[in-house]
Amino acid sequence: MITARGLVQTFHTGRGKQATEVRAVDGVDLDVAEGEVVGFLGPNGAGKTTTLRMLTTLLSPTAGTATVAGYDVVREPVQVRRSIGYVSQVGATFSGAYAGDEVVDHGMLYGMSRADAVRRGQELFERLQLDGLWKRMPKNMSGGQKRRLDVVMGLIHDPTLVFLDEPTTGLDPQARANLWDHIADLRREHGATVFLTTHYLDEADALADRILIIDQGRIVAADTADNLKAQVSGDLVDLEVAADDQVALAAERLATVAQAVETDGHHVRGRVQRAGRVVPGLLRDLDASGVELDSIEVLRPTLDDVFLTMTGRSLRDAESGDGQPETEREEVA
Ligand SMILES: Nc1ncnc2c1ncn2[C@@H]1O[C@H](COP(=O)(O)OP(=O)(O)OP(=O)(O)O)[C@@H](O)[C@H]1O
Repeated sequence: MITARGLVQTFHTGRGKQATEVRAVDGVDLDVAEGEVVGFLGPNGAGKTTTLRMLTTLLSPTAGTATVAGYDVVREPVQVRRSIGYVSQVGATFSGAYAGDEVVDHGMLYGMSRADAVRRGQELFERLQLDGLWKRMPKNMSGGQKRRLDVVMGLIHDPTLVFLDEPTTGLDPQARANLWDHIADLRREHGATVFLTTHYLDEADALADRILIIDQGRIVAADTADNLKAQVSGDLVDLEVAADDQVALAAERLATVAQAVETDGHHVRGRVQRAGRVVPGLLRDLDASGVELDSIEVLRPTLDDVFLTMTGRSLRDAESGDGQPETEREEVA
C-alpha cells in the first residue's frame, strides 16, 4: 500500500552566512501492507510530518521514491490524492460556511453525490461526537471540536488508505479514546490501511500493529510493539528499601543479578533479563541479608525504553514540554 525507498527532504533556511541545510528526512525506507495500522513515532522535529507530506504529495522529495496505493507520488500525484484520506497536523482551513456544508463540499470534491456526502457526513458527526454542530461555523468551535471536524473531512469519502498526522493532539482524554475506537473501526469494519504519526507512546502502543520509530530523519526501528520491547534489555526491578542504612546493601545484592543498578533515595533499581525467574531468588537473598523492603515493583519495558536503547535519549526528554497535548505549535514556513 505504501512503499518508500531512500526518501530525503532537505530544507534551506537563512541567507548568506546564516544559510543552513536541514536534512529533515534523511533516507527513509518503509513498507506498509494493506490493512495494516502503522504508528509513526518520534520526538518533535524527527521528520514525521515531512515524511507524511511527501507521501501525500504535498511536498516533492529531494531524493528517493515512494508509491502510495500503487501510484508514484511524483509522477501520479492526482491518483495518489484520490486514493487517500489525509488529516493534517495544522488542520483544514475553513471558508466560513457551516461545518456540515464544508464537509459535504469536501465529499463532493472527491466525486460523491450530495446525498451520499450528507449521509456519510452525518454518520461521522455522530461517530465523532459532533452531533448538533452541523450548523455551527468551524471558527466558533472549540479546538477539540475543530480537530474532530478535521478528521471528518479526511474520512468523508471513505478512503481505504488514511494518513493521520498527530490526530489526537489537543483532544481531551475522552475524545482521544473515542477517536482511537474510530481508528480501530476503520480497519475492522472497512479494512482500511492507516498510517498515523504520533508522539504519544500509549497511542502507538494501543493502536498500531507495527511501529516505525524515526529520529533525526532516519528510521531507527520498525517492528511490532511487543518485538521492539523484547529487544530492550529486560525488565526494571524497583526495590523500595525500608531503612536508610540498608540501601547500599540492597544495591549490592541487586547488582549480583541485575544490570545498571542505580539508587534514588530509598529506591534501588536495576534491569534483569526475566524478572519472573530472578525475583524469587533475589527476595530470598535480600531476606537472608537482613534487608527489609517496603515495596517491590517490576516494570516491563515501555516504548520509551525502546527509544532510549535505540537513540541514547529518552523520547520524553526529546519532546518539547511534558508530553501533554500542545495547544500551540510553531509553524515552520
Ligand atoms: N519548511 C521547512 N523549512 C525549514 N525547516 C523545516 C521545514 N519543515 C520542517 N523543517 C525542519 O525539519 C525537521 C523535521 O520536521 P517535521 O515537522 O517533519 O518533524 P516532526 O517529526 O513532524 O515533528 P513534530 O512532532 O514537531 O510535528 C525539523 O528540524 C524542522 O524544523
